[in-house]
This record gives sequence, C-alpha cells and structure tokens, in this order.
Amino acid sequence: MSTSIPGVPWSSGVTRDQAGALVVAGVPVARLAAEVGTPAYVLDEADVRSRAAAYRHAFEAAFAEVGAPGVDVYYAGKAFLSVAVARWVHDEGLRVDTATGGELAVALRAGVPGADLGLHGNNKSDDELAAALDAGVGRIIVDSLVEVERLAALVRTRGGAPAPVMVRVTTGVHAGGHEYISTAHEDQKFGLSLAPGTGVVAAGWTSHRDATGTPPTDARTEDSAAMVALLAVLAAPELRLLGIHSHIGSQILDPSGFAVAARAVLRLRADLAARTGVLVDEVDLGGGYGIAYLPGEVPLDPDRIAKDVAASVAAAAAELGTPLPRISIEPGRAIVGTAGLTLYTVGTVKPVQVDDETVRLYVSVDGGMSDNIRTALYDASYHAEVVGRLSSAEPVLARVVGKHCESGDIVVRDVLLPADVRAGDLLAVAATGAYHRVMASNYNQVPRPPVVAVRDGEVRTLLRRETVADLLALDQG
Ligand SMILES: Cc1ncc(COP(=O)(O)O)c(C=O)c1O
Ligand SMILES: N[C@@H](CCCC[NH3+])C(=O)O
Repeated sequence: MSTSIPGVPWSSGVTRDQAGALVVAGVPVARLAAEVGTPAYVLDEADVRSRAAAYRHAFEAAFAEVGAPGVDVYYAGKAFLSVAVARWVHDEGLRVDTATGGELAVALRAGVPGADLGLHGNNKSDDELAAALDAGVGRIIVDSLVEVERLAALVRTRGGAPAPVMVRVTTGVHAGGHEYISTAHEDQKFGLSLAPGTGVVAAGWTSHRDATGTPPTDARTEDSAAMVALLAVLAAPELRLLGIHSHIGSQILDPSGFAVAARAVLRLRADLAARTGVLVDEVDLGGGYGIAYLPGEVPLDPDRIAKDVAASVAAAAAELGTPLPRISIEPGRAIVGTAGLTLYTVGTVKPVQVDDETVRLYVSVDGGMSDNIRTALYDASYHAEVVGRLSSAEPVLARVVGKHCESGDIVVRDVLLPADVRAGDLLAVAATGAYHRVMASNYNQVPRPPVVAVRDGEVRTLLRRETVADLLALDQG
C-alpha cells in the first residue's frame, strides 16, 4: 500500500499542497478545522475501503491457492464502528465482528444482515445473547463453559433453531504490541486453554456437574478446557458447532505466531474429529495484524501474511490428514488504523529545562488522554507534525501533551517539531483510526471529538462532536 508522503504512516490520500499544508483526500486541513473544529478524528474513506478490499483479496487468493473451501473476512468493529464504516466494509465484501450489544446494534442499524455478523465477548449478558439470537447472527463465539450452558438454556427457553457457535481457544502463543493486548497466553481472561488437564478447572468439574447437571458425557480429566467446551457444545441440542476460534493478540508485527496458533487449532480440530467423528467446517484465526505508527515502521503486508498463514494451515492439515477448513480472519486496526488522523490546535507552548543539556518543548493541544489513551495505557508511540504550514525552523525535541489534570496526559512522548511551533498551529497525529474514538473518555468533562470522513474533496460527519450540553444532559441532579 503506497502513501503519497513516503515513510510517514498517513493514510494513502494524504498529500501536501504547494504552501506545505496537509491535504487529506482533497480536503486541506485548514478547511477541516474551519468546518468541523478541533480536535477532530479524520478518516480517509478510500483508504479504509482499499485496505478492506486488500485483506479480502489477499486471503481469498492465498487460500484458494492451497485449495481451502473459502474465506470470510470479518471487520473487527471494536477498532472503530459507526453506521457508515459498517456499510463501507460490508460493501467491500467483509462481514462484521461485534464484541458487545452496542456494536451489534450499530452494525444492524447499518443494515448488515445478521447472517454476516459475529458476536464475541468474555462476559456477554443474557440481553446481548438474546439480541444476537433475535438478529440471527451468523455465529456466537463462546468464551467459557458457563456461557455454553447459559446460551443453551436461553435457546431452550426461547425455542427456535440451534444457535451457531464457535469456541474460542487460547493457544498459548504470546504475541502483540503490549501485554494488555496479547490474548492467547494462559494467564488472562479470554478463551479456553488448549493445555492438557485444564478442562478440570475450567469446568469447575464437581460443582459444574452439581450445579448444571450437564457435563459433556465423554469428557475426561486429562482433557483441555477447549476440548471440554467443544464436547459440551456438541452435547447440547440447542447449539450447532461451526468451528474453532483463536485470536492471539493485537498490533502484531512478527507474523510467526499466526502459523503456530493455526497449527495448534488444526490439531485440536483433528483431535475432536478422532474423538467424536465430527470434523468442524470452520476455523477463525482472529485479527491482530500490525500497522505502522512511526515513520519507517513496516506494517504487515496482507499478501505476505495471507500466503504464510495459508501455507501453514495447508501443511498442518496435510500432516494431520484432515481436509482444509473454511477460514475466517478478523482484522480491525489493519483496516481503519492508518486511515485516521487526529487534528488538534496547538495552545500553550512551554520550553522546560529537563537536565543540564536538554530543553524539551511541551506543546499542549486542545485534546489529550481523553481522545488518545493509548500512550498512557500501552506506552504507545506516535508521529506528529505541524500540518497547517511548512516551517523552515530547526526541529527541536518536543512532547505533545493534552489539557487534562494529569502529568501522564501525553499524546506523543517524543517527536521533533519545528522550533517556531506556536499557539494556533494545526498539529496532526498519524494512525489514529483504530482504538481512539472508541476508547475516548469524558475525563475532566471534556466532550469527545467528532469523527469526520473525507473523500474526493468532500467532508462528512460520521459521529458529531459531543457538547457540554450532552454531558449536562446525563446529569440528573
Ligand atoms: C477476538 C478479536 N478479534 C479481532 C480483534 C481485532 O484485532 P486487531 O484490531 O488487532 O486486528 C480483536 C482485538 O484484539 C479481538 O479480541
Ligand atoms: N485497544 C487495543 C487493542 C485491543 C484489541 C481488542 N482485543 C489497542 O489500542 O491497541
């Protein structure tokens, strides 16, 4: 995927005009600031669409090449979801993965058919499960033994067709940009372990038997939690087992973990078939494909990763003597991350003597940790530039900070900015399309910024700016 400004992770529609100001999909940043104000999240529609299409084509081609029966790409809506974005990705042939009743409601409002939706979550409420059943979602990804029981009971009470289910497993692969976004090691809350013997604990064996009376009849104490859950789904007439799901983490730049996880899942699928005669049709390998946040960083390439994963899946299936499953993946960040930037206005600029040799320029912007929590939460790194004008002043060490009452309110920890950066300058932070607006807060009663889409010189508001009146309206006195 080419960016028009080499090296910097702006969206593919970003250019500089003759005066040096940034232009996003034909819209100069000064016009954006005048029309929608700052701070604002700006999303390049063409970039989202082309990355969605690139992932779909790459995985379809790679798995067709190895003879797999098909591929589905689910856009992970947790990265950023609005009605328009759900429609864009669905137009591009993607399905939509949701993680809560709220995300499900947005996707449904967008008109995505239930059959093209999935529902995840380690702690789904009965209301969320019922909403998924009402919508006829294509798959519910169960995350615990208790949920298998609860979902079966819900279907029993409501009547109707068996619920289509995938079982989320943890493969023990440690991958991802930060411990908090790594999801397949043992000591965390997601999924069901593949390690032998873990089924005993996961099932709360005795109490599980006593409490519910419906342990899978042929489960053994040496079984993994994942195996016990699969057997439980097969034993429940209210559930229809579609397949096995694995998601190893997020912002993964070393692709080796995908192959290891894929092999582990295929082995479990073969073990289940040997045990029960049921060879499940589908395997989901999750999302997690890393993007560039800094100039020079190299994102995962969809064609490369698709070929590698397809080769590993094909090799594992051949070794195990099982036919290839239908494959699905769930990229989120890789679809919307690079498409977004956050546009701020600079306020206070304060040089601070840090030690005998170093002066750091603290550049305050009109947002902060309420619109970008990733720096504080994951120690994430970003690139920022003064984007309203070209400066010939020398670059100096700077830190972009927000307006919150917190010294950890840092947006960009270290960046070189022109020494003449001043109040009123427009400043943009790159690669903020994923996990920014959706993780935004109202800390210090700061209203959340809008999300605007740009395309061919047009600006369209996807989510309007919150106002103080919105916040006051929540306050019931
Ligand atoms: C189950 C599941 N699928 C997909 C994703 C999307 O991950 P990413 O945005 O890194 O592609 C996540 C988030 O880590 C997830 O938990
Ligand atoms: N919110 C995280 C990713 C979590 C992925 C969802 N399981 C981030 O900003 O990187």
